[in-house]
Formats: sequence, C-alpha cells, structure tokens
Amino acid sequence: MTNAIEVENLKKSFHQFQLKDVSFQLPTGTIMGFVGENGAGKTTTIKCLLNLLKKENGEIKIFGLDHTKHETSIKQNIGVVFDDLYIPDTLHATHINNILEKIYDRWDESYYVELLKRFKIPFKKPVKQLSRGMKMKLSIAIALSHHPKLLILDEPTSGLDPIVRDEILDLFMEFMQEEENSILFSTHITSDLEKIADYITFIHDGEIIFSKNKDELLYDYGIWKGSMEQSMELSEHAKVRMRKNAFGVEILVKRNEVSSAFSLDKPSIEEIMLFFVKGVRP
Ligand SMILES: Nc1ncnc2c1ncn2[C@@H]1O[C@H](COP(=O)(O)OP(=O)(O)OP(=O)(O)O)[C@@H](O)[C@H]1O
Repeated sequence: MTNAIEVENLKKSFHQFQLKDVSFQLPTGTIMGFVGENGAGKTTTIKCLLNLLKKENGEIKIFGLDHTKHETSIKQNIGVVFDDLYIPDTLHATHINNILEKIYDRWDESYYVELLKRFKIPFKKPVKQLSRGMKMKLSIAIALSHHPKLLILDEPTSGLDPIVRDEILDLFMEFMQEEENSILFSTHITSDLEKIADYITFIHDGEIIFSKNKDELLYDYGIWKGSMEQSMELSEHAKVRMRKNAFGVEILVKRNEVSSAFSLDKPSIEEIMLFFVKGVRP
C-alpha cells in the first residue's frame, strides 16, 4: 500500500512548545483523524506538512515526494481547509473562482458552481457577510474544486451545527469514492471520526501517543470499572491508564491481557484520549 503522507521524526520548536519526533503515515485511500487537545500540536504539524512553517528536522513526503522539493506540483493535488477562511473578506464566491482558475491547472468551474448551489452559498455576497457555517462550506467547495487527491482539514467542522456537519461529512465520503483519494482530518469532535475515520493519530503535548487503525484501536482497549482492591486482580501488563472517581477506579486495559471473566466496557475515541491525557500510569 502506498502512503499519501509520510512523516518521520518531525521536529519544530517554539518558545514553550516542541513537536517531538512526530512520525505517522496516512495510507492512500484512507481517512485519518488527527486528534489531541487544544495546543497539542495539530495545526503546527499540518503547517509543517504544507511548508507554511519550516520544520527543523525530520522528513515529510507527500505522494512519495519530498514536500519542499516538489511543493508546487504537490500543492496542485492537495485541498486544504483551515478553521477560518483566509481570504480577503471583500471578495465573493465569483471573484474567488476567477482567481483560483489561474492558479490550479485542474480548476473545475462547473463543479465549484455545483457545490456553491448545493451548499446554498450566494455567488455575489462578500465573504464578510457570510455566516461561519457558510464560510466553512465555501472553504470546502474551494478545497475540492481542483479535484485534489488529498484533503488536509484542520478543524473543518468546529463551530458548525450537527446538520451542516453531517452534510460536510457526506461530502468527504463522496470524495473518498475515488480509490486514490485520502484525507487527514484534525478535529476535537471525535464523534465525527467514529463515523468516518479509518485511522486515528493522537498527539499530546507535541508527541504522538498512538497512530492506529480505528477498529483495532477500539477493539484493543477496554474499560474496566471497580474498586481499587478489585483492580489488584487484573494483570499489571493489562493496565494502561487509571482514573479515580467517586465510586472507585476506571482502568483503560489491553483487552488481550484480561481474562474473559472480567467484564469490560467498549471505549469511545474520546474516552481513550481522556485516559491518556488525564489518567495516571497504574
Ligand atoms: N507561531 C507561533 N509562535 C509561538 N508559539 C506557537 C506558534 N504557533 C503555535 N504555537 C504554540 O504551539 C503549541 C501548539 O499549537 P497548535 O496550534 O499546533 O495546537 P493545536 O493542537 O492545533 O491546538 P488547537 O486545537 O487549539 O487548534 C501551542 O502551545 C501554541 O501556543
């Protein structure tokens, strides 16, 4: 299987923050959810991928090519959505078409118009008069209209109501009908990922905690609940993270290290994240 994105030992430092040897691969034809709390390093990683920030160390390949040496050709094949629309707010959708058709070799005006109509985005309203949801949809229409092979989305559904979010997720699923297409999707809304992601990469304080197939991830872990005393019966190898609550303890365990005599709850992606961020090593 080829990879749409390969990141190897990526380093980037700011005054009080570092990306520490970030490594992950996004297989072609799949959707990866990139999750982590505020300030974990998601946007910094994405900006390094796009060479909007200069990396200090490491290797980044997109479509198997070095991301700086082949930046121009790579960018013809990437659609990017940030959580805000970074275009002058006096422009309207038609102006944007006139600009982007000169930039992208494969800009498809009729597809852009189709998406604007589908999303009910007015053609002649300046960007500053659009609601947040409309701006986001416009941003997604822009990202898709040159028929990219890779979408890089930084919080594309944040601040949107569930109906708009659902429409947008549907559009991403449509995009994935092409076998060669891939998506890297950073979000706080992990329920969106439960619906559409194939892989989950979790970053915490600049470090990748795991990058795994979603189904394996949800299968590999279980949540055990009981008293501290009862928890002594679990194998030490099984225990990953522990959280105390008013009734006792909750332990994130490796399912294959726990005897079937114990009953385990199925975790959500959000619960797994919370265990890694807030839990302690038992
Ligand atoms: N240009 C910069 N100069 C200094 N520090 C920065 C800069 N950009 C980001 N940071 C810091 O790097 C850390 C990671 O920020 P980043 O935006 O990558 O996080 P994030 O995971 O995308 O968070 P959020 O979910 O809130 O968008 C934060 O502590 C942030 O303050």
